[in-house]
Amino acid sequence: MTHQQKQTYPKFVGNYQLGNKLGAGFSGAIFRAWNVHNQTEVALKLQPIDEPCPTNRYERGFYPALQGGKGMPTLWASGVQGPWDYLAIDLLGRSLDSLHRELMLKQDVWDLRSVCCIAVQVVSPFPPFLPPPSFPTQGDVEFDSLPYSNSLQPTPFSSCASSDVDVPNAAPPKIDRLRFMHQRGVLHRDIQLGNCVLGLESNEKTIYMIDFGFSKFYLDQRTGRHIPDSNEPRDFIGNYWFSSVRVHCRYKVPSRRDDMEALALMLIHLLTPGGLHWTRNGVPRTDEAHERLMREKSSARPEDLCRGLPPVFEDLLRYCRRLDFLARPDYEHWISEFREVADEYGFGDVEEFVWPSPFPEPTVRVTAAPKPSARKASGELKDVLHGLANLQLGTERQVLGERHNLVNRDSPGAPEAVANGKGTDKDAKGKSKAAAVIDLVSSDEDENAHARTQAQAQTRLTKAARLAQLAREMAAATDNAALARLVRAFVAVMQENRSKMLTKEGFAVLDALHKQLGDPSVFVAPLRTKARASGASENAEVDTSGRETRQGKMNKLWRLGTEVRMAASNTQLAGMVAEFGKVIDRSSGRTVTKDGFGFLNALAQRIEALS
Ligand SMILES: Nc1ncnc2c1ncn2[C@@H]1O[C@H](COP(=O)(O)OP(=O)(O)OP(=O)(O)O)[C@@H](O)[C@H]1O
Repeated sequence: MTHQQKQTYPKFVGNYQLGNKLGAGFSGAIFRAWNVHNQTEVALKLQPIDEPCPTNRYERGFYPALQGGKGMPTLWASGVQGPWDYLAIDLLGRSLDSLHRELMLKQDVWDLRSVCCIAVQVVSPFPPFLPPPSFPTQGDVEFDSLPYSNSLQPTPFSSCASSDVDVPNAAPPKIDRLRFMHQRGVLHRDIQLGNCVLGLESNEKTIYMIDFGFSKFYLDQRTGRHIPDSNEPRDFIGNYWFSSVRVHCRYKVPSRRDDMEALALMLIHLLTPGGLHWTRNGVPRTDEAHERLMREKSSARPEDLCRGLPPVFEDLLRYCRRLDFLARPDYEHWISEFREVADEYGFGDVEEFVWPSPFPEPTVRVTAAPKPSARKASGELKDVLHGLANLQLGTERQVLGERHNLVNRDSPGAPEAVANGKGTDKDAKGKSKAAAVIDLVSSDEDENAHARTQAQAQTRLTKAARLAQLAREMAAATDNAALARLVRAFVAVMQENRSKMLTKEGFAVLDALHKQLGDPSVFVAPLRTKARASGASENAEVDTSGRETRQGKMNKLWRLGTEVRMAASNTQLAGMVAEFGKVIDRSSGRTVTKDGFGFLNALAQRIEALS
């Protein structure tokens, strides 16, 4: 905000009487207001006309293109009166930023259901309601109406200069967000928690996008052509936390891929204790601080940012960074990925944003390396951590010949640049870097936050420690009867836990079993590899990113469950364990499903029968 502290705001603007202030932004303030004729409540965005950054004026230009999409606020009136430029838009509820700040007083990350829901709603799953246009497009640009055409929109807004025009709203058809905006030729360019706002009353489960002050038409309004890329450095427009590395740190021209990357970073932020590490020192106040922030942001590797999360987050981030400037993001694919993760974790339908969450417990969190202070953990916790860090899966007959293969995103020694600080976005102070030891607890420097998360870490540790123990016993087993018993114990541990995700400790159990069934005397490559995409072409049931499709996973697990009953030797069973491990590794969420448990139970029976 610039002038607002000095401003005295009017009591009436246009047809509206101003109420309390709802918020203030970069260059304006926003008030609850009532239409004096019909008492309809709106949010009134007010800005002095001489504001050097006249975002209201810019924003007004985008509303006509965005009217009618669910999750897009209706513009009821706009104009200039005296020294004020105003926009009257739908009155909305709390922003995700406000929910985030409140939630962080209680826990260190969001629950996975809510995050999947934000992903699904903000990316937008459904096609818009207007038919596709028949005017020229370039390449794979997709839009469904003239992006700038007011006349095609069922909008209550008429681009009046100074008089209000209030027209009844058309029923919003379907959920629309980024996809909708992009189809209308608009880039948001300022995706952040504060710009995702919940609706009120009957719309309380809908996330709205607000604040189009930084938006831009990326399609030429006359020809429908995509704006050109450029190598000329340009001023950065966006926000420090989530704007894409390309736009923020390399000064590139934003396109659709950058809105998607900002969304990906925002989602990862919600699942990271203390938030993305470059957000922890607050808004940079000096050029030096900004440079440092950019360095941290651009050097952060997706695998480090997403360690411990279902792979869809890392995949989405990588995908956005690989997309061409002109490319249309595959919104549908990512929607289905997030739906699938939600499904695999047992959340069911995530179309509606329910708050408070029906599954409030944090299900997953980024598991960064602990810093020295975090290593002051209680003796017991420390012992377990060290035990796991030094996990020896059979010292004489080493099961994992190349254990560093398993490091990748989960294990010791990987990230050299995980900066750990405290606090959330704007109130953080300290920051330090630490070498990775093992990623089982949050790296939050704040002891209180650590204590808060310890109970949750214990839950995970219980599963991790039990699986690690099983892997050791598996490596030491000397006959099939013992192996069968251990497979059943493995199933029990996995089923007891709410998260059915196969963690690195789970893969260690499979590795040990694979080794024992195959040939206990020779090296067997670990089942879990980082290069999941390498198997992509060998099977039509994996998608373009190398991920098992849901159907593919089901088919393979079902087939394995059938074939395992007919296996004639331990070697054949070893092959099936390897295949099982690969299917799980390549699936979204890496969860063991009902069919997976079916296979494991049948495997235990068969191992026993072959003894
Ligand atoms: N339609 C609305 N209904 C209720 N509150 C709103 C509405 N729009 C905005 N707000 C509140 O006002 C705050 C500022 O709004 P907005 O982001 O649109 O303003 P801005 O001046 O463009 O801000 P910024 O500097 O963040 O870009 C929001 O974070 C939100 O809390």
